[in-house]
Amino acid sequence: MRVAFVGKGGSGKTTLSALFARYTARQGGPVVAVDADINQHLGMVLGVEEDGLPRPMGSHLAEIKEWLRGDNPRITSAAAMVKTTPPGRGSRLLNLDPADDPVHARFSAVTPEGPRLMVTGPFNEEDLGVACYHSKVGAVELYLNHLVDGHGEHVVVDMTAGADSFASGLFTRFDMTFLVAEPTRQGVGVYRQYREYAADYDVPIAVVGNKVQGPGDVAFLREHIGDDLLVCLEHSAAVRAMEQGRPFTLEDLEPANADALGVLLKHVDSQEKDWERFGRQTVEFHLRNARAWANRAVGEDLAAQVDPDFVFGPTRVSLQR
Ligand SMILES: Nc1ncnc2c1ncn2[C@@H]1O[C@H](COP(=O)(O)OP(=O)(O)OP(=O)(O)O)[C@@H](O)[C@H]1O
Repeated sequence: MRVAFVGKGGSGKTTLSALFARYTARQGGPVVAVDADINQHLGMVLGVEEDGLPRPMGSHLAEIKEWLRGDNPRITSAAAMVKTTPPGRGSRLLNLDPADDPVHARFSAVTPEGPRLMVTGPFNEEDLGVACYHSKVGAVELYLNHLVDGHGEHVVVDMTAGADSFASGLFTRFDMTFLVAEPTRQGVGVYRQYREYAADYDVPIAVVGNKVQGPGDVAFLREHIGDDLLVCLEHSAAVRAMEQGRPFTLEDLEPANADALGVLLKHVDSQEKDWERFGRQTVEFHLRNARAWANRAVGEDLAAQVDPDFVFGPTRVSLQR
């Protein structure tokens, strides 16, 4: 399953992405945590030192593309397969086994409590123009387009704050998006904004209250968010101590907060994966590529004369578990 954490700047997206990834890894099954936030702190909260960070995907887009475009689709995972026969050059698919594909092997690092970490890499001043921001986050989108996540496998993406996170197609790529909201007017304001986008694109969301300090805060969130409020995490002394540089493992987390992470995981895993939608997105992605290859190979004029059903009709995608 693919899970994103979004929300207002400073609401706790990075902290909750890291805690959720650690908690999920502890239950078994592979977990990849992806830092797609302009403020690249996910590695730190996962306990990775600066020199242990993986190679940044955002500045190696060409290398990732090159590998994904490989000529012979080679799908080796027995657990999760999509078979597709796009005409022209092949298009490789990824699974979460780093032994199986160079993208995970080259662009992820193991973190102390189990999740593998992938990062877009730091955003410089000149990156923050819209085009550059998207070219870095585009590496993550490309990765998710090619990834087939199997049963019991999780990808957790720490998204950037505010509207930038809905400005690329990336936000439509998740089975569940958790919107992190502090019990403040601004926090619930971002929820209202995101709810509109999510409804337009049929994106499943649930709200996670964060840093709540008592029943009044929970009541405030419930009043403004209603049934979309899934669970709340309390303001955490353990998280604060971690921020101050103390060693931290999940055992240090307050039991109520650990229980809340359990609620999140249960919610994710209870979502029947929308295979039809996932399959449709995968087919559309490969057809788009196939059209681009056809245009390049024979020229747009000639390619436009061909009945797409004739060319693409035989493409069959079967999703097997
Ligand atoms: N439940 C919590 N209890 C205590 N402190 C918290 C909690 N959640 C987050 N924090 C603290 O709030 C601050 C902001 O958290 P975090 O960096 O995770 O937010 P963010 O939404 O990812 O921010 P940004 O938009 O800058 O990426 C951090 O100092 C973090 O330690």
